[in-house]
Amino acid sequence: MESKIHAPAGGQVIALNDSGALSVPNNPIIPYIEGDGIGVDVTPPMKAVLDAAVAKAYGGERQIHWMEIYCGEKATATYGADTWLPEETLSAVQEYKVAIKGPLTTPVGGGIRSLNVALRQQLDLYICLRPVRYYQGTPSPLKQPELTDMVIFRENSEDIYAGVEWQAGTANADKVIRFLTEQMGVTKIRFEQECGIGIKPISRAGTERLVRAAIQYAIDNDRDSVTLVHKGNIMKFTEGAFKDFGYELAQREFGAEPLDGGPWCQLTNPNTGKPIVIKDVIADAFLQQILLRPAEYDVIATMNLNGDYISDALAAQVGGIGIAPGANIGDGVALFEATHGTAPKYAGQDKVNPGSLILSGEMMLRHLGWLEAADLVVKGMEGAIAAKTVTYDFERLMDGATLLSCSDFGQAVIDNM
Ligand SMILES: NC(=O)C1=CN([C@@H]2O[C@H](COP(=O)(O)OP(=O)(O)OC[C@H]3O[C@@H](n4cnc5c(N)ncnc54)[C@H](OP(=O)(O)O)[C@@H]3O)[C@@H](O)[C@H]2O)C=CC1
Ligand SMILES: O=C(O)CCC(=O)C(=O)O
Ligand SMILES: [Mg+2]
Repeated sequence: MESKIHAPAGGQVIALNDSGALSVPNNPIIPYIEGDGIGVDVTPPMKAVLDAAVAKAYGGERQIHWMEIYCGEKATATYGADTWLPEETLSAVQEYKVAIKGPLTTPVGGGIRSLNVALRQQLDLYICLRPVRYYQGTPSPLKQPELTDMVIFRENSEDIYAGVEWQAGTANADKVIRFLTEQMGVTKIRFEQECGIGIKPISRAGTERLVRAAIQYAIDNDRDSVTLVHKGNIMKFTEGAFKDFGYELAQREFGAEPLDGGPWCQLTNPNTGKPIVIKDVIADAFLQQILLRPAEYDVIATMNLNGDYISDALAAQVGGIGIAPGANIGDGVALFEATHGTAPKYAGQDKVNPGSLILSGEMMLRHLGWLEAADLVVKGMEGAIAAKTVTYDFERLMDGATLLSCSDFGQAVIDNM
């Protein structure tokens, strides 16, 4: 197949040094996927804000060289009707090591399976990292939204989310059901006919690499606790095993000691000498407590589906998914992405909040080690929100706010840097 990706002249590939850390040139090539739906709205302001922040921070010494790669509807328009995720898109993310994407459509029920999940699985981006913090002035349903300050580590490769499932009424679904009832002694499938079946894989290896990253993040960023969120009282060998694997890892690799006989345990941060508590909470109780006692939670480690629900619930506490950023991270490769979807009813209207993708870009700048530029993006966001110059999602909840379009909000962020 003819290549549709054109590496920009003057840009360089990010390398990995001997210790596996990124070696970032002043002119890195960053691949981006525009995204479906509102991708066309939020991607240009994200690029403009990052370019402005880098220019201001480094006076022209550093510059991102953007390179478009394709996935979703734009891939079908570029490569042909059935090509949703071209092989060269996967290779580009792998080769260039740091990339960013807009949202991609997943039809409910039939049709293509999630391209977002496919990207995470095929590139083994096993951490979905979603920090949740409050920006002063953001409209929130909470009385004290500033108490919500959490960092979600969502396992990205396993769980019921991995897509191992069979449709009701198919020969394969019947075959799995017959195996379960005839060979495994299962008597708990209430309706064996016309029954869809899904499988929930949760492994020790998959849990350990996620929880290890969460604890290391807590150490590196001086956080107080890591909470394992699960429904292990019901799903004992999957969600319950996640909890057990997590505690075991904390004790074995980080020297955590049981508190009051366990299962909670505590380790000492080698950088600060301060304690970090490793604890767990059952998922339904957690969803109540993040509203009632958010200050008790800090770093969160959880499985794929719980992490999906928790991301949007926590985002709502601090302004909504319009400003909730995220990243999919593997060993040596990272793909930054907004938490929200394609919001098709707003597509192409220059209306929605580009804050989620802009702040995903801010995470990307930090990942590159370009901290001064990242700080400018935060300053610009804080300034635009404090001045009440905001998009429709905030404006409808704020008194005396000025309604801006998506692109004008991007400009407001730049003006406030
Ligand atoms: N990572 C990804 O690429 C993701 C993709 N998706 C996919 O996106 C499609 C649509 O999913 P859906 O469930 O509707 O979820 P969406 O996140 O696309 O939209 C739900 C609602 O959230 C609000 N919203 C979303 N984005 C913004 C924004 N940038 N600014 C302001 N408000 C925003 C809007 O609320 P309101 O109506 O109140 O204005 C919108 O109607 C599906 O195909 C889904 O699979 C979903 C999630 C993540
Ligand atoms: O892939 C999708 O369509 C949805 C993904 C999603 O909601 C998420 O990762 O938060
Ligand atoms: Mg989601």
